[in-house]
Amino acid sequence: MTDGAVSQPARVLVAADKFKGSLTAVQVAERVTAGLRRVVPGLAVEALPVADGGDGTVAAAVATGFERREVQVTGPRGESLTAAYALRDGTAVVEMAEASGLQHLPAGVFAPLTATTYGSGELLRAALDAGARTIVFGVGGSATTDGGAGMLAALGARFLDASGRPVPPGGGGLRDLATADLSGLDARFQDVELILASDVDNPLTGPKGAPAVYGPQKGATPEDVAVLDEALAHYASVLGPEQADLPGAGAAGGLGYGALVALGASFRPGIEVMLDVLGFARALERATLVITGEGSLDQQTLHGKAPAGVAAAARARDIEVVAVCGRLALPPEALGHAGIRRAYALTAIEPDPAKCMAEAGPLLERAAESIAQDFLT
Ligand SMILES: Nc1ncnc2c1ncn2[C@@H]1O[C@H](COP(=O)(O)OP(=O)(O)OP(=O)(O)O)[C@@H](O)[C@H]1O
Ligand SMILES: O=C(O)[C@H](O)CO
Repeated sequence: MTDGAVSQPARVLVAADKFKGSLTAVQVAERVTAGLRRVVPGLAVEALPVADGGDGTVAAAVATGFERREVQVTGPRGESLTAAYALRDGTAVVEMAEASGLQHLPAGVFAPLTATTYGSGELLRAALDAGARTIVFGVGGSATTDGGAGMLAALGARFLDASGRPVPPGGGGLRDLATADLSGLDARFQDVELILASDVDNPLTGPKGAPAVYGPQKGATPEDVAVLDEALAHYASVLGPEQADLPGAGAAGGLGYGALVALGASFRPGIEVMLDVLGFARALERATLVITGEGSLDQQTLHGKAPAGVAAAARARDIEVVAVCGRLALPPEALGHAGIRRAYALTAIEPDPAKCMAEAGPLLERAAESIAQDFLT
């Protein structure tokens, strides 16, 4: 029965991230809405799929009314692929993972030393060509550790070895860097606001740097990590060592650094930027209950992930927040600190993890029915 009934008439805002591997953020919102309405027919529900700058960021922007634009770009291994960015009223949302994300590598295939961000630069150029005056550059979920050198090369920079030849693509190639010529960089960046919307605030190199922390998820062995760390430190000694310790420099394999040092970008936590871009504050004004969530509610969630950002913003306005997730790895106290009253995990309904992934949609509807019973009846 009711344990936290919200003031009537109830109006629910579903502002959840994707369940990576099973449901997009749009699907999460649809399933939650369906489950809620089975218990409370006609319930007012607003869907605002959210993202934190990592993969799914363009999809969230498009779901809130941005126009989806497609471009042919270079993938992390040099292949051609179709990537999208989002555009509305002179603001572009560009997601580096669309061009250079891990999802573009075949299962089990990695390219830790050679994967390039060239396609991310091509995406930025397409946004400029379309007339963007503000670019929200969502970074994270990358397959790359090249310090953004590929991106800068696509935008007109030249990275040469001692004999004047371009260095090979990828972070490994930066060991051979002798000269960086940024004079040909696209001049339009001087007049455009470029906001680095990052899911992490790591520095470029060192024990908390991009290679050490995120290299392994891109297939880097300990030896590769050492090579990449040295290569990126060398790259920064050529381009500008001061920016290497700025928050966000280590995002997306150091692409954050490239954007900060050469494109005049400013760093902001991804979820904060995205909540602004998506019009979250306005949607919140109309809500009496917020439902947030993501695939795995865990320690990472507390460090600036979408549900933590949503909950903080909603609690600041005294609005009750509950969460849905695939798996829950946080105790109730930690949820409470994050402003989340209760979390509903699919694994609490279906203990078999494989079934939980395969039947995520119907299970999420059942979780939402429980939320409706607990908070809306
Ligand atoms: N239907 C599901 N049932 C159970 N667990 C799920 C389900 N869907 C996703 N997960 C879990 O969530 C994990 C993905 O977590 P999540 O969606 O929070 O993304 P993430 O890896 O934290 O990345 P990001 O930073 O992009 O959000 C999966 O690896 C899996 O363990
Ligand atoms: O892409 C990456 O390296 C991680 O998502 C951190 O930004």
